[in-house]
Amino acid sequence: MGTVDVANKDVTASLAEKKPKVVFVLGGPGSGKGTQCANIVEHFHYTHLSAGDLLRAEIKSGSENGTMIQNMIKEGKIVPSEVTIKLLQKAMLESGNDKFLIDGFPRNEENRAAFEAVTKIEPEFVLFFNCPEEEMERRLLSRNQGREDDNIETIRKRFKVFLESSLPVIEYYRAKGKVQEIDAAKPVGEVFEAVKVVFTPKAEKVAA
Ligand SMILES: Nc1ncnc2c1ncn2[C@@H]1O[C@H](COP(=O)(O)OP(=O)(O)OP(=O)(O)O)[C@@H](O)[C@H]1O
Ligand SMILES: Nc1ccn([C@@H]2O[C@H](COP(=O)(O)O)[C@@H](O)[C@H]2O)c(=O)n1
Ligand SMILES: [Mg+2]
Repeated sequence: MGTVDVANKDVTASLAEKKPKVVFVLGGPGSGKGTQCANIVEHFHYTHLSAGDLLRAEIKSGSENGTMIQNMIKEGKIVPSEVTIKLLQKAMLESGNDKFLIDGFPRNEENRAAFEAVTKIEPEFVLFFNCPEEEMERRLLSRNQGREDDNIETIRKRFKVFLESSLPVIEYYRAKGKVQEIDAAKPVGEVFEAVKVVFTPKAEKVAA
């Protein structure tokens, strides 16, 4: 639709003016992305945008895309980039901040290329929470947040999508020297100690 496109051009232009600083937060399902993002927000004043949370909110809002998104999430599939990028752009503009943790995005090559083409934003770096599948499975099965995709059948599909579609994106950024990898199998506090090192400015590390 013409009006939607015009509106989105405005959003894209307004966002480009802000020159936002973006960190992509990636890792398998249940690796602890959301948990650690909450800690980073508290200590380093970023705004946390979880692509999955934005998609779940879109379902709840009764949007025309709601049923499609719900079906994709139930199957552990990746929603078309156009939908997710519009939600991310809107949330970034509305936040008033200029520093963002984008959690669970880009999830595949289509997400990555479309975000770059539409927003022209290159991430500062990619925070990759590396965790063995057995540990992620244990965490997801005891998360108890009522998520429709936290059942063993969907979890297995999500792991497959992570291996086949999301890991190549991490490797893409690794080849560009942009990946900060964290051992996410450790307890929450220990993982955050490693995360803090990544976010602490170099000058402060020398002084400490
Ligand atoms: N280091 C950890 N050790 C043990 N449990 C953890 C750890 N980090 C997170 N958890 C727990 O594991 C579950 C999944 O964590 P979280 O929601 O942060 O993962 P996620 O990567 O955002 O997952 P998803 O991709 O499904 O959104 C939560 O119940 C959380 O409390
Ligand atoms: N870029 C994305 C991110 C997520 N999804 C869908 O949402 C599901 C849940 O995501 P979480 O990050 O909260 O685990 C995910 O399995 C996808 O179905 C997406 O399509 N695109
Ligand atoms: Mg999450």
